[in-house]
Amino acid sequence: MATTLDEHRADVEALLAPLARREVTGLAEAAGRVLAADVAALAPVPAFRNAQMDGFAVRAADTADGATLRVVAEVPAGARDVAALVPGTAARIMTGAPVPDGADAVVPVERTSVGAFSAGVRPPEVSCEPTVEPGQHVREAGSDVGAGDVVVPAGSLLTPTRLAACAATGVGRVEVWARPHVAVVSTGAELAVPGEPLAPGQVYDANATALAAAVALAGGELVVQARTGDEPGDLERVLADAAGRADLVLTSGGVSQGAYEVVKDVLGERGVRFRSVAMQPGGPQGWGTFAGTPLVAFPGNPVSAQVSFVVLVRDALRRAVGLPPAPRGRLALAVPVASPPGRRQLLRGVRDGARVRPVGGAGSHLVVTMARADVLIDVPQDVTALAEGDEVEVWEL
Ligand SMILES: Nc1nc2c(c(=O)[nH]1)N[C@H]1C(S)=C(S)[C@@H](COP(=O)(O)OP(=O)(O)OC[C@H]3O[C@@H](n4cnc5c(N)ncnc54)[C@H](O)[C@@H]3O)O[C@H]1N2
Ligand code: MOO
Repeated sequence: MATTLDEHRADVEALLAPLARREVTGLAEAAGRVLAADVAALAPVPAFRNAQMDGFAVRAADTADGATLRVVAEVPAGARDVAALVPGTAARIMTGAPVPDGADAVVPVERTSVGAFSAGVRPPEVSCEPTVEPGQHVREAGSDVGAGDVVVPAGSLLTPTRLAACAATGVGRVEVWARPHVAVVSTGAELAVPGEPLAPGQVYDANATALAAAVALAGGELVVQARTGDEPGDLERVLADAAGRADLVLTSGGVSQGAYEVVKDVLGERGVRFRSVAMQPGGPQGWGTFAGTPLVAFPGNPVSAQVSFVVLVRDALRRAVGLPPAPRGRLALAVPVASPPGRRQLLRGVRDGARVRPVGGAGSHLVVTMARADVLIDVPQDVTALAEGDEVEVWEL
C-alpha cells in the first residue's frame, strides 16, 4: 500500500527538525525574523524626565495670576548637568531636553507672553497661560518602559515597530531563529535557462525559480541554485557542493520510473529512500541525507514539485524559523468535484467569494494555469465525490 501524505509528511518533518537553530544578529539583519528569546530593556524609556514641548520649564504654582518669571537658563536637547530651577524663575527648554529639578511643568512657547522663539535671542522674562497644571508636558522617566522590563517577547515577528522598541531601550543585538541555508537543484538533461533560447526538446526550468521563491517566503535562505543533467557524476558533484554549503537540499526530477532517473539511482545507492505517496500531484518522493545534509527529492513535473513543497516542506521550514504553520482554512465548494479513489488530491483552486472552485485540469505540467490558483483544495484519499456546498480544507498558495 502506498504511504499516506500524513505519514510521509511526518517523516520529512522529522528529517528537518534539526534545522531549528538560534543565532544572534544585529537589528538591521533581524527584520522579518522571529525572536528566539525575550528582549529586556537595557535602559528605561524615557531614560530621564524630559520636555514634550518647546517652551518654558516652570513650577506650576509660580505661574498663577499671569506672574512674570525671570528666564534664568537655557536647556537644549542633549543638555547635561542642568541646574535645579529656583522658585520664581523659568528655563527656556526644547523638546526632549531634561526638565530641571524643581520644575514640574512645561508651558509651550505659543501659550506664553513670548509667543515664539527666535534663534539666539533668550527672552529675559515670561508669563504663562492662565492655567498651568503640575506635570503638564513633562515626560516622566520610565513612563514607556522600565529598565529590565520585557520589550518584545520570544516568538514575536520582528517588525519595524518591535525593532525600534529594542533599539530605543539600548538593545543592539537580538537572538533570533536562524534562516536555514537551502540548496535547490533541478535535474534533467532537457532543462533550459529562462531568458535563453529554447532548443528542440528542451523545457524551461520552472522549478528552480519556484522552489527558490518558496524557500525565501518560508523563511529559508537560498545558498545554491543549480541545474544538472542526467550524468550521475555531474549530479554527485553538484550535490556534494550543495550539501557542503546548505542545511537542506531540495531536488526536483528524476524520481519516477523512467530509464534515466538519475536522482533515484545516485541517491538510492547512498541511503536516500524513495516511495510512492498516495497523493496527486506529487506521488513519487524521496527523503534522506546526502553527505550528512538533509535532502528531500521532489518529482520534476512543475506542479508536482510546487505542491510537494507546500504540503511537505513549507511548514517544517517555517517551524525552523519560529513561524507558525502557513494558514489552512475550510471553504465550501462552488461546484461538485469528482476524485479518483486511493489518492489524496490537491487540486488547484481559486476563491470565489466565500467559496472555492477548481481551476485548470489535473495535469502536473500545467504550470501556467497553476498561477491562477490561490489555494490547494485537499480532497481526502477515500473521497470520490463532493457536492456543491460541501466544505473542503484548503492550503494557501
Ligand atoms: N511509468 C511511469 N511514469 C511516470 C510515473 C510512474 O509512476 N510511472 N509517475 C509520473 C509522475 S506522477 C510524475 S510526478 C513524474 C515524475 O517524474 P520525475 O520526477 O522523474 O521527473 P522528470 O522525469 O525529470 O520530469 C517530469 C516532467 O517534468 C518536467 N520537468 C522536470 N524538471 C523540470 C523543471 N525544473 N522545470 C520544468 N519542468 C520540469 C520534465 O521535462 C518532464 O516533463 O513521472 C511520471 N512518470
Ligand atoms: O504524482 Mo505526479 O506528481 O501526479 O505528476
